Amino acid sequence: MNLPKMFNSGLGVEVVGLMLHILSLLLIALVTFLLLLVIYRIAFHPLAKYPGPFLAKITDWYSVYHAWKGDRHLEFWRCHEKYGPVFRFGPNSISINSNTALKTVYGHKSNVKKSQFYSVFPPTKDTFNTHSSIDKASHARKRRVLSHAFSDGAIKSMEKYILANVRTFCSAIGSNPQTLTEKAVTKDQWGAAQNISDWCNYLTFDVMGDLCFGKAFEMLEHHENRHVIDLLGNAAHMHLILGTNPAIKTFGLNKALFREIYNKRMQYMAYSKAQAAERTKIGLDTDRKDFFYYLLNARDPETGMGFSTPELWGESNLLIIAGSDTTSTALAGAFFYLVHNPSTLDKLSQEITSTFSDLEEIHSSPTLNSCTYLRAVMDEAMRMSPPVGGILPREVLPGGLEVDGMLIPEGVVVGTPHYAIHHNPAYYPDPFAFKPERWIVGSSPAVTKEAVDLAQSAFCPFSIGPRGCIGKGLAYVELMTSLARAVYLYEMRLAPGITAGEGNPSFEWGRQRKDEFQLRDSFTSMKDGPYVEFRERIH
Ligand code: HEM
Repeated sequence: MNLPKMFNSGLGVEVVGLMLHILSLLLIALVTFLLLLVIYRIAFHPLAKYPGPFLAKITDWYSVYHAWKGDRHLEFWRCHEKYGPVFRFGPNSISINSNTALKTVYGHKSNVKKSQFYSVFPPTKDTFNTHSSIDKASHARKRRVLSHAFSDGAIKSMEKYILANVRTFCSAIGSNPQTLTEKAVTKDQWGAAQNISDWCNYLTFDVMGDLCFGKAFEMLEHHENRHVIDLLGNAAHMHLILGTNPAIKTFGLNKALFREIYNKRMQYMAYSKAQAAERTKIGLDTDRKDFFYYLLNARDPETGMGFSTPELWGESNLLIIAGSDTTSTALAGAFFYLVHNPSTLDKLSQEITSTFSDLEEIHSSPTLNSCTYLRAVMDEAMRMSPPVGGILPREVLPGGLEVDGMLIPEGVVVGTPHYAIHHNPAYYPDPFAFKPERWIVGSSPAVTKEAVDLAQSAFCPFSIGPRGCIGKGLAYVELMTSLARAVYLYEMRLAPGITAGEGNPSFEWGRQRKDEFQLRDSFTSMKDGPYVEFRERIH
């Protein structure tokens, strides 16, 4: 058939007219469908009675926007201020800002599972890991196997790798590029300003490289591998964006809309796969007792099954993200709050220098654990700037879930956002003030046992319950050792005239507090600064 001829004919005009007619009918159907959907979501949805931003009630793109922008943790806080303890953050999702909700939703007997948010995390279908598994039975098996790598004995045997990296970290922050000699700073000389977020990233990545792949990434000493931090940050960011609206991935929109973030995530996946393959080759033929050693060896006591090769990649992938980015945020946060609060720094320095008389005494031990002020500084830093600041979404299972007197129906997504509850004045009086004392009973007449118990009941940087952080013990070993050693070795101060990591009133809503360590929520966190100068401490 000669097409141009056909379109010149009356028949051609009719066909085009028919097609236009069908298209307009489809368009009308689509608009009507969307309109009805909006009316349903606003007026008739089981969550219609809950307040929230109009856009959030009708579409998950509201969450996608804040996930992309990196202020989702602040937005949760703002909405709870505006709408009260319960608000709707998506058509099918509600956020509850209370310690009772925290316990009910995340506790051991809760009638929930992880939501579809987590379905976008694994790079392939067979690499669901302990963190991204939605199915409860599958998670339980993986967690049982993984727990071998986190036993007290395993952590003890890995401590030497942590300590080696902490030593390098301490000498790096004290080196003095200003004099171009790399000589350690001396007692009467302040060193050059150091970007603490960068150094904390290098430290925690090197530790995880050592523990997962049998070799540090050597970021503390060399530049070559430092770009991986950016790749990993983008991988986490991609997961957050897609998780808030998994339909984006289903329709392949992620490549078009978030090209750069998508590409960097792919590069990270390729990198981690290569590292896992290299470590798998070494197998058990090594005297290194790292995560891989335990993962290769471990068998589920109930089924006798270990991890398959894709599962091993999935787990190592997870451990790098879960163990590095989070721990570096917590440590950088502690440095930030110490240099912004000199009296707290003095008090901590007194505790450390009066407890230890030699640097090498500082390692995981009952003596380190007896440093209550050190622990309070770490916890207060994680309260103020939680490394995972947003919400961990859970889907209610058949039978519903009763929370704070509300019956939440099956299928609804529910959670308690960390940054918001950590700044809830019902649990933390003066919530934006950095006060380690609030964690120590008797530090002032107001800090009673009841007050500390109340603060503890809402404290959740590691989440709680069966899906809570398996690496919490390991993280505290790394955090307490690193901070105590840095304080033992150096005096420190905020570098004059350089701002990073602080708020800026003219810059962005919610970031106006200059003495708050500001994070970009990427499910974990992106951060910068503070710039700190160090000087050798005279003992
Ligand atoms: C300050 C440091 C850390 C913080 C704040 C932190 C925080 C968290 C949070 C909030 C979760 C729950 C995530 C969710 O429900 O989606 C989690 C889970 C997890 N974390 Fe951590 N984490 C830290 C360090 C570590 C370390 C050092 C490791 C391992 C080396 C680790 C491994 C894991 C794993 C495997 C899970 C998944 C647990 C499960 O689902 O059963 N984390 N972490």
